[in-house]
Amino acid sequence: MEVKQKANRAVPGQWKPTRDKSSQTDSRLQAGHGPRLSQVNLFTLLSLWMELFPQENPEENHSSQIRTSGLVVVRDGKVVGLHCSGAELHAGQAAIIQHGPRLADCRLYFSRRPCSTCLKMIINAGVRLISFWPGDPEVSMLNSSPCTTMLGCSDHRPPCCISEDAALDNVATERLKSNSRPHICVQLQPLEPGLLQFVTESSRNCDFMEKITDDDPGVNTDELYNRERTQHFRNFSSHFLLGTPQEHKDILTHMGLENFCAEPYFSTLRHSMRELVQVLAAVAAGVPTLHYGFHGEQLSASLHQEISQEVARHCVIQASLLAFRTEDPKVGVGAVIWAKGASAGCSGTGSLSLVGCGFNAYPAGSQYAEYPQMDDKQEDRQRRKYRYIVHAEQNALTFRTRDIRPDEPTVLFVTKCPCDECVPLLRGAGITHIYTSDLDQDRDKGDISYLRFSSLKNISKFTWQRSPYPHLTNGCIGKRSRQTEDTTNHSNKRPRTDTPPLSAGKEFHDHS
Ligand SMILES: Nc1ccn([C@@H]2O[C@H](COP(=O)(O)OP(=O)(O)OP(=O)(O)O)[C@@H](O)[C@H]2O)c(=O)n1
Repeated sequence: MEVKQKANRAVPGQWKPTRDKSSQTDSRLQAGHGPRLSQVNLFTLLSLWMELFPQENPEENHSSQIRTSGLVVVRDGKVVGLHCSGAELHAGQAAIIQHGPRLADCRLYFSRRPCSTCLKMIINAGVRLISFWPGDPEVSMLNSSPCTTMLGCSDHRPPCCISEDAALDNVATERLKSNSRPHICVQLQPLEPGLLQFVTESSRNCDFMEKITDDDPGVNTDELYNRERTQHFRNFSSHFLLGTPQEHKDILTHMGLENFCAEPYFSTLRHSMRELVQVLAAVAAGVPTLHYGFHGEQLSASLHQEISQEVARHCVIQASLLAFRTEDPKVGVGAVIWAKGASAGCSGTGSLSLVGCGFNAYPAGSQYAEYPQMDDKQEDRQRRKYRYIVHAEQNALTFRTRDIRPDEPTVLFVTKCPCDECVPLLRGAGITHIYTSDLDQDRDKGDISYLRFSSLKNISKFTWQRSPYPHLTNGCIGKRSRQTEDTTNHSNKRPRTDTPPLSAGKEFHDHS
């Protein structure tokens, strides 16, 4: 489903399913394979997740009226930028600083409608498309003190008095949207049937969860997972969903999106938003905040102290989201590479800037059905997939957005242990740190093996382990996050069959 704004306005009846253009192969997955996230939904989810990037000093960020936002920059179907608001810069400004004229022809996915200050620069850069999540905008209408001028307010909606700044920003944004260069719209697509269930079950059985079961078979991981997912859903809903339908309609109307409020479009819109937030909660729950974290052999390794457990976990969940675009019929793997350097210092990611990201897939340009898809259980080795699938790390390196510099620590977050084919590539590329699962470590499956990782010497490795510091909250040393969660506590492999069905209606708070 894509809601587009023709001449800056949404028109009822434009809710129509759009064909998802694959980033790797030219055709959709065939019947019998797991459902996957559409490109648009992946970018939207990554933008929401970027909004929640852990902040060192969240209280420094902005006035109360400016809400932090996340941004994904996409060029030719590939993610080339992941940004969020920081103490000084909004996400849009951070993107302008990092990409400059390279933003031309890019597609931008925002977790909130950007403010006019960002919008004018982004339009000026010549971007092709600006999509935003249709909730409270960056200049918040929720945190506003009551309107003094009533500018932009319609008299029949007294509860939605917005501040003068928000009203002025709305007017400016509306005017800026008349610029003919970018297509400014709300892009949301309905989830493929069964995708939410698939994501939930795959995340519940991912390598990080399996490791916990392996360590202590007595732990009820289903219960742990469900508790985390419920907590996340509650937390994410308060960020991204608007409490009541009327409140949502009021805000959309103030944003000039009154046509979104007509039924049945409005209910469909809210349903799609809610489902995407559920997907985010399901994926995040697969890397629980229990007494586990990413730990190295030498706990004093300097970067370990600089990358908090929260940031590591956040980046691994990013990789987990990417894994749901896999083209492997059985297991999805995602990888994200960040560099740590002075260049990104002014944005909300601290000193991290994106190098590249990817998931395992057949070579770009392939027709999906033209290559073998079987795994090592297939006796005929010619029919096995391994010689054809490009690994998540390989895609992240190939489609990287910038060079890896020898003077900058460069950190790979990957949802499955790097295999023997990838280890020399990672070393050769200059990766200095790896955060991953060691579940497959030392396994040899013939066509794919994981023997080199354990003897890899010149790269610092941090694997998902029970925390050696269980007394520290989340195993995290002195960092605070925007996500204040009180939880007690991917491979996105095809799930076990004994997984209980989702009881979403019971567990999730219905905001619609
Ligand atoms: N670091 C890694 C490791 C693996 N892969 C990808 O993960 C898949 C592995 O497939 P398979 O061997 O079937 O998965 P396993 O989880 O090892 O299966 P099982 O545990 O059932 O043996 C392949 O697409 C491979 O390209 C990847 O992208 N990056």
